[in-house]
Amino acid sequence: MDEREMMTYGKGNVFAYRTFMEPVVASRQIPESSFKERDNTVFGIDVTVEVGGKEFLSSFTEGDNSKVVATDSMKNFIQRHLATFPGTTAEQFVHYVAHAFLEHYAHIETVKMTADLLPFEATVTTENDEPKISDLVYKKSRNEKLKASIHMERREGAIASVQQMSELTDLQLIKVKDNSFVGFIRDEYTTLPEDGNRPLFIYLNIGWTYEPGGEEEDGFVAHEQVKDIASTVFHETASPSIQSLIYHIGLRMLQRFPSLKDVRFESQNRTWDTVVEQVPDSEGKVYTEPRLPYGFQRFQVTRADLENERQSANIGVEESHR
Ligand SMILES: O=c1[nH]c(=O)c2[nH]c(=O)[nH]c2[nH]1
Repeated sequence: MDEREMMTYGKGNVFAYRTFMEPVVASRQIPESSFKERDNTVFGIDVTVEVGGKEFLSSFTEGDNSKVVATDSMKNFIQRHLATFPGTTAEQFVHYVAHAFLEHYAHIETVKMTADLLPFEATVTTENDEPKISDLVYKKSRNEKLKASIHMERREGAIASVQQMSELTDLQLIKVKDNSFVGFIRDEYTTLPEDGNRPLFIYLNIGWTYEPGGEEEDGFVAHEQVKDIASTVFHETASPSIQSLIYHIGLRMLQRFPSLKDVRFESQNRTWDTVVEQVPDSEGKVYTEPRLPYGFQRFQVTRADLENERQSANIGVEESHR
């Protein structure tokens, strides 16, 4: 048995676009989001595939290419499978193609596949002198990224899903007031003043995994709904810290979507530095980009957290107000 931990190869930046796919429809309506469907007139993805298996050892150690699927062929495999893909989401696509890889190449043992969705947003045109949404022209979004990834393996002859994750990354949110950061340790290293009302600019990566089978049909969580939950909870919460804020975003996601198993956060504090404290006749201030370094948090929120909160009645109280 080979002891090494790393032996894979693959292809990155496999771009594929398909036009006129069926839309992604929200599995449920939630109070935080007006999201109903994602128009898939242009479905664009940037895929990374990484395959592994002991049969590949000789390609590294002996220059034997007899078992090598050229990464160029992997690219073709992914792109051509977009034509036959029967689903609508990036989550379904990575599952479909990773499974097909393992079916087609019997010596491949593991496949990791990630798809970054390239969102194309609505634009406006005119009909009878009135503005209306175009069904022909779309704007490629430069904002947050929508991702889906899967890790599949061959196990005793069957193809099994080992790990699956959806992600919304590079979400950048500013709340202009009503955030505090006080009560932290004050010692000989502390120079940061307490702040009872700071603006808070955060970068967020939010990842979520489903309970087994949860992503199917009625359990699917659209990235747009996650984005809207994040901004809603930020708006509603007078946050004492980013740590507390992301915990509450995670709780809300688990509360709204029973299909989710857990939620993972990577946050960064990118709060602007103040340049002018007092703008005349205004509560506004002038800020500039913060100086490095930046602070970050990484935290996973689980169903057990939601259960604890329910038992201490916090969530129950919240729910009765909705
Ligand atoms: O929300 C915050 N959490 C921290 O842990 C921290 N540390 C810091 O200097 N500023 C902040 N802000």
